[in-house]
Amino acid sequence: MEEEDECPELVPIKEENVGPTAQIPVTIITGYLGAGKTTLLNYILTEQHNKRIAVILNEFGEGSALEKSLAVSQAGELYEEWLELRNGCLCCSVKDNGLKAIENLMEKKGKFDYILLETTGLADPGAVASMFWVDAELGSDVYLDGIVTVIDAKYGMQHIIEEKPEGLVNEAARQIALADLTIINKTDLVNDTELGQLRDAVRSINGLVKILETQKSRVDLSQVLDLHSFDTKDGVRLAEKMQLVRSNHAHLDKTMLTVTFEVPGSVSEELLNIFIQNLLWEKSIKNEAGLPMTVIRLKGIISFQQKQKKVMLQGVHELYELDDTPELWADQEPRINRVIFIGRNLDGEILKKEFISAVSNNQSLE
Ligand SMILES: Nc1nc2c(ncn2[C@@H]2O[C@H](COP(=O)(O)OP(=O)(O)OP(=O)(O)O)[C@@H](O)[C@H]2O)c(=O)[nH]1
Ligand SMILES: [Zn+2]
Repeated sequence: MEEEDECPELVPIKEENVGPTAQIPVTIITGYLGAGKTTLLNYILTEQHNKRIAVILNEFGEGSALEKSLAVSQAGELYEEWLELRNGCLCCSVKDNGLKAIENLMEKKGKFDYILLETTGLADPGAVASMFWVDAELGSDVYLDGIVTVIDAKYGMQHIIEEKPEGLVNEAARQIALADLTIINKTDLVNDTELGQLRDAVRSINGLVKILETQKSRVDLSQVLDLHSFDTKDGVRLAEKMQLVRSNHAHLDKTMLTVTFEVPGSVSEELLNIFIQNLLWEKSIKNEAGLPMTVIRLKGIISFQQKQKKVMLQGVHELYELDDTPELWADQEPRINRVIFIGRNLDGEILKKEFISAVSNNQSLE
């Protein structure tokens, strides 16, 4: 696995004004090899629900050919067809063919209400997420609802702390870092102490993520589907959740973790964009050891100068967007920027200082 994904283009996303009602949610289901992703999909497909769900499985077949299975669950029936995909960069193959596959499927079977996409255990869900988040052609039909990471209760810890050779990413940790929801599965195989340790490890990587615990991936569907993790509708809840998040400090340079800060005042939109681009694209913000901070997930609520609405900041890898939420800053409400960064080589104190010096134009922040 290469550390850098070459596919995503470095452009901020401008969201078209399309009503979410018309769009089909996509939930990305990721997790390390054997964690219980397929078990989860099967469970969702067979559970009672009123949705017509399309499932896309991304698996490596024999040899290097990538195969994709498509199934539509409708009234208990399971349609399935296989699509052969070309070889090549996983992210590009999945991108081109994944979208085409969905279009084909919709043409053949008509529209459905929900798409579940299982990535291979070693895939970078960030690349897959980016394609749904960004795609202009399908943008009016599909939106990214959330990233769900299934974790093996017994072997998850081992995967998270595994040391990777220089330049390689720990995929298990990255999948947790990117997640909106984690499901710790196979709890039958561990005791309470082990489970608690794993929960703490997950929490220290991703301070925002919701954690469920299951056996055989049996979850309450309402906790998994329709999360709206990337919508501005989530803005109010996000602001509340962020207040509970605490910064972590790395034990090792490579540790994936969450840092957060609050900065009172209102910032310049232009300067904030430059700050984010320096951080995400130029990677010019470094920690004490001189290593570039690598952010793979970013969330925030921002107060812009001369703007009444609260603005939501979202980022996945190099992609980010700034969108107005429906919420206004109330007259008496103190204006505070709250940002959460998840990634590697992060230092919350340094990031905060860099943020303040970057976004305050000649006036003070207040
Ligand atoms: N003991 C136990 N086994 C489980 C549980 N959930 C799933 N399994 C088993 O774990 C194995 C892997 O489950 P899958 O759902 O195929 O895992 P996956 O993440 O889709 O695996 P890959 O696609 O190969 O990465 C299967 O044999 C499951 O029956 C659980 O809660 N407890
Ligand atoms: Zn599977």
